[in-house]
Amino acid sequence: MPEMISLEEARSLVLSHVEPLPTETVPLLDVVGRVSAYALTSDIDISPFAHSAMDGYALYAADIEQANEQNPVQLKVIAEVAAGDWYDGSVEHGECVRIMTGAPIPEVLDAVVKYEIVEPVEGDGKPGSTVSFSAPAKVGSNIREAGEEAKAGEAIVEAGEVISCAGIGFLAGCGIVEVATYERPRVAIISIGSELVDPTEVPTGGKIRNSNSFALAASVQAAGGIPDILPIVEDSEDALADAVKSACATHDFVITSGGASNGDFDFIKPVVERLGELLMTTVNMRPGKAQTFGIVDGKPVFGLPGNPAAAYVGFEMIIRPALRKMQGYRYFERPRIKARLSRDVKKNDPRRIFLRSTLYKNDEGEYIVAPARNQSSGLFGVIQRSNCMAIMPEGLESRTAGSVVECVLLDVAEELSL
Ligand SMILES: Nc1nc2c(c(=O)[nH]1)N[C@H]1C(S)=C(S)[C@@H](COP(=O)(O)OP(=O)(O)OC[C@H]3O[C@@H](n4cnc5c(N)ncnc54)[C@H](O)[C@@H]3O)O[C@H]1N2
Ligand code: MOO
Repeated sequence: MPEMISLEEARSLVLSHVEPLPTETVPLLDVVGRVSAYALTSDIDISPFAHSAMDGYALYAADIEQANEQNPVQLKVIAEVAAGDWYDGSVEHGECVRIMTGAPIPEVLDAVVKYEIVEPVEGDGKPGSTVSFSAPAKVGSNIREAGEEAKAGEAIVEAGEVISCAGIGFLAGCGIVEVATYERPRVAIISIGSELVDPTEVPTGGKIRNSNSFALAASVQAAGGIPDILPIVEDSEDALADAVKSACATHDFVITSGGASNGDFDFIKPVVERLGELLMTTVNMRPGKAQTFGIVDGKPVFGLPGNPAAAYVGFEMIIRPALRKMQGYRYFERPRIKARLSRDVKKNDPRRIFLRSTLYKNDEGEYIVAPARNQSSGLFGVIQRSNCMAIMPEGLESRTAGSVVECVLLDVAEELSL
């Protein structure tokens, strides 16, 4: 096993050890944002019948072919058809049918003219009236054809497609009320450290609150998984081994944080080695060099570093893609944008550095990225106030203000509008 590997190697290694989970069938609303495991078909044509796109008059386009301002054409209104009605009477040339948006087009007619450009000559425009047209209409105008959106029996969604909110409506229209998708991974989260206490406690005497478990649980949830925060484990190799082993029996993925480095009380590496197969220990990135990965009892176990920002970035860049693969997603990259640095950035660590930063547009509409002043890997607050991570590639080349760098967009709310 090489000592230090690249982020790409780490990600491929972890992805090669996870597969999509078994499928489960869930009610329609529960599949939003998730992957359809199979192709889906509609039971009927959508829409099932040709219908009007406007409130107006359905007619034979040929009847008003010669109509113009000087020589308007008058037609007799013989019926009215509303959405939900079905008109199956006959219509002669010289006649038209008053029709509402969404109402089925009487079969023989081939155009609809909207109210606004039709003048009543006799009556109020309802059946029995005569109305006048002063322009021709194209065959098919304002008619939505049957089966325009979907044909009965044809695939409307491919296997592997992610269902959006609009997709939920599309499926509902096709009579699909439940969908087979991949199970959400159940993810155990174990924070390691004798210094840690629960957030409900006020820490004293060298203790700190366990914040990583909560950030990681939120990140698991945002990635579509089901987080399970397990009890804090003290810095003891045996206690950690017991916790990891039992988590592997009940979860699809196990994440630990802390104890990943080479200190006297850092036990995740020896524990994975003892219980299973240790596949990775160090990744060429900052924050988050100490990233442990291995397989225990057939389950992926990932040991994140204890420093909050290091745990967060390790999760974002390596674990999140794995959790997505387990749910059948095919794309794992967060969107990236190129932006100009707002200030000089000195590079005195050869690792690839992810600078927690704020991306914005200047008055000229160019993207500018402002790296936070404090890049300590002990801080969550800086990430709370960031909307991206600017990437400084491997090596020692410093960058000056104005140089272009690539930025990974984080899960940004509209408030941090780009
Ligand atoms: N001699 C060296 N020491 C360290 C190195 C190194 O290369 N040589 N690397 C440093 C870096 S960088 C990191 S990152 C950490 C990673 O080490 P660990 O994974 O063993 O992290 P811990 O020592 O357990 O904790 C580090 C830091 O984070 C706090 N922490 C831990 N867990 C939590 C939690 N659940 N919630 C909030 N904060 C947590 C912990 O108290 C420490 O302050 O190693 C460096 N050392
Ligand atoms: O691995 Mo550390 O992340 O640079 O704090």
